[in-house]
Amino acid sequence: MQVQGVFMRACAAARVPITCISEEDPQHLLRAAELAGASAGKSAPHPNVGCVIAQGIQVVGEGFLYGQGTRSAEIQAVSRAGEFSKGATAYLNLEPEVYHSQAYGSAVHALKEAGLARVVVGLRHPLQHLRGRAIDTLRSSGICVEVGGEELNTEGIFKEALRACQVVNAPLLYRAAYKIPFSILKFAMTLDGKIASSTGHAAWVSSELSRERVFSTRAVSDAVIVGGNTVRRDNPRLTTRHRGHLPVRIVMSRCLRLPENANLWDVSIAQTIVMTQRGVRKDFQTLLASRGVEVVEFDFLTPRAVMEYCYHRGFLSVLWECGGMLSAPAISSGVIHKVMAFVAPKIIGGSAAPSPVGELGMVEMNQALKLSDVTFEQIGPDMLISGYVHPIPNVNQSVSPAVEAATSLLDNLSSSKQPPVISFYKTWDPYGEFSNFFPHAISLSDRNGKVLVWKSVEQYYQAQKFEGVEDPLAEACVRNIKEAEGPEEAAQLGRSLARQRPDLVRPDWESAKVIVMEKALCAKFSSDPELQMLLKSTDGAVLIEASPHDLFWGAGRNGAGQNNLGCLLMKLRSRLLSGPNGSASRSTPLTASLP
Ligand SMILES: NC(=O)C1=CN([C@@H]2O[C@H](COP(=O)(O)OP(=O)(O)OC[C@H]3O[C@@H](n4cnc5c(N)ncnc54)[C@H](OP(=O)(O)O)[C@@H]3O)[C@@H](O)[C@H]2O)C=CC1
Ligand SMILES: Nc1c(N[C@@H]2O[C@H](COP(=O)(O)O)[C@@H](O)[C@H]2O)[nH]c(=O)[nH]c1=O
Repeated sequence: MQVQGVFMRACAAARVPITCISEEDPQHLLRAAELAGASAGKSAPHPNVGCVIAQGIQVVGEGFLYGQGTRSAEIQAVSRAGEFSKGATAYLNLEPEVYHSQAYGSAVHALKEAGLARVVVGLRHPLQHLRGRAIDTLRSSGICVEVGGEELNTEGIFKEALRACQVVNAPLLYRAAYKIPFSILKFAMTLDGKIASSTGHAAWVSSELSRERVFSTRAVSDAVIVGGNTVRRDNPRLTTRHRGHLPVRIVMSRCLRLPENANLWDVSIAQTIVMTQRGVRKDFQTLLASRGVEVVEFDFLTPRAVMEYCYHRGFLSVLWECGGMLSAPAISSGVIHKVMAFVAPKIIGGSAAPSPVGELGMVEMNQALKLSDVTFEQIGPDMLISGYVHPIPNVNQSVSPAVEAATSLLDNLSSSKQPPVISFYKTWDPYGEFSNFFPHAISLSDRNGKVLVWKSVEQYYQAQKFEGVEDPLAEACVRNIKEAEGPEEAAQLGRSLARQRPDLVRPDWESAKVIVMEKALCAKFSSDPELQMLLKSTDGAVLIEASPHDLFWGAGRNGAGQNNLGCLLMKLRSRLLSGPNGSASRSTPLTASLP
């Protein structure tokens, strides 16, 4: 094993391709990408990650990332494989991150300790500060690491598997390259190219099975967009009809002549944002706001302006479910990356019946947009034709200046820190430890003095919304949030329960929430000397939670938010720094002085 390690290191240093490739490699890598797909919609905007551990053809362990801040795919796969990891190969669709989770450990450490002989990586990490770090660490510990586009030839037997690795994280790669979310235009049309009858009736063009597929596509999207006519004509719900992730519903309307009562104004099911022209129908804007619908005004309401806004709000992927009048400017302004066309074997006719794409100004057939990587799939009686309008950016070709530019753009997403400002948001970014989603367990006493362990600050915070309310349902809310798999699920549960059952939220929540957060942060930083050191090392810098949509805890878009999380962390930092000798130790009684 040691000799093998020396040999592998020498090969890696000399960049000598190591001929470990076996016939089953592409199959296992494909499976890792398939597993990663199970993360979609659950971990966003975290990359989707899957891991397979195999001894030859035999799979001995598998895992996928359940949500940001939960046990990594690699740790799950290694623990499932147990002793069978020794001498085995791990297949990863994406290079792991190098950070260490106090609750679960580090993916790279788990891979190193498992006694693996090889690691096959489909895609290098697209974030510049993480790119190559795990690969180098694994190689320097003697493990043979083969990477897509480098040791693994993209045109050979790995072509399909490497493609799958790209596709499963396409939203992240597009977002990086184009600075807008990945957008899919989806429509259902008859064989004669109509999306509705000449009266505008469209329920339904496609079959029930096809519509099921649409629901699951919504469930892995951050937002679904329609235009004003579609709201007026269809009164859509734009939900997933399933449990799980619900996208934000966006309506683009310039005139804002929308119905006073519409399914989309019921925000107890999912959030709705109406995007409109500045100053239009202020009375109607007030009515929407009173129903809990967010209204965002634009100087010029265009598909590109809306996508740039969604980018800054942190969205990774958007599903356009509009008609042809809106899809045409969306396509011509370059914001649509992929098309999903459901074709039903029906003919409706009608020269006035709408078609999926309006005027694009093209006059000759050779001007037509040609889709790439087209796939055809029969769904019930319909045919689903999908293809890309712009090819998926390839971050594996690290030598390409365009790709370097793309990856540094991606880094700028969340790590654009100009000293003395330190921005943090996602757990995998620099200073991600400051995020409430960081998987660091905290211990706090409940009302009866019983010490409870919470998996993260977020889990504790969300549960406190329902704490002390004498109702079995509120108690169940606390329990369910505590038992949630990870911070994302806890946040989703806490927010939706509070929206659906405001009567179960403790009456003093608005005034208590800052104290609750402060208590949780004290518990987090007092229990770990490394976290304390990290916080103290930021002395002199302004800490900002760069959440684009949280105007209370975060800085919001354009820094208009209150940044209360950043403020509490800075307050805690001052207390730590003013401790004995300016260095609070593990025993510093941080919580004792709390209100
Ligand atoms: N089969 C299918 O897949 C689908 C069918 N349909 C059907 O299509 C018909 C509606 O189609 P269509 O009117 O094209 O769709 P949309 O309502 O989806 O889009 C048009 C509307 O978008 C709004 N809009 C905002 N900004 C712009 C902009 N920059 N450029 C253009 N429009 C903008 C306007 O709303 P406002 O007027 O409020 O200002 C405009 O009327 C209905 O009959 C519906 O049933 C719709 C979706 C999918
Ligand atoms: N008519 C039509 C579609 N229309 C789209 O679906 C929306 C309705 O969504 P919901 O209210 O959630 O069922 C509608 O407003 C429009 O955007 N979609 C399809 O897959 N097939 C169809 O035949």
